[in-house]
Amino acid sequence: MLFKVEMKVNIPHDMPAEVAAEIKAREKAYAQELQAQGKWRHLWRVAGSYANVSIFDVADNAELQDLISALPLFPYMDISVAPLCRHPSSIHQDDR
Ligand SMILES: O=C(O)CC1=CCC(=O)O1
Repeated sequence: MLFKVEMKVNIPHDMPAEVAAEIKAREKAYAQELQAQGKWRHLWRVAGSYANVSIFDVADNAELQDLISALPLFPYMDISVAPLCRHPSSIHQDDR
């Protein structure tokens, strides 16, 4: 199942820089692991914002919840999720 996930990062201004850097490093490693597994299909920066738009390819809602809630930045993000389905005009065979 495909989901569009929008994440807006709100790191508290009083978080020490080294703590923020450590969380971001763990976030990057986790995100790259999920991309390598094919579960995090697209990861795009929203230009001009500390936010991303992502496409996840997971078995079901529960797996999406498990993956997203394990993000190191999860406590510091506003997240919105929308389920996706194939567009009838799409030419991409891996859309489903
Ligand atoms: O910087 C972001 O948009 C938050 C984030 C998600 C995956 C990652 O590596 O950073």
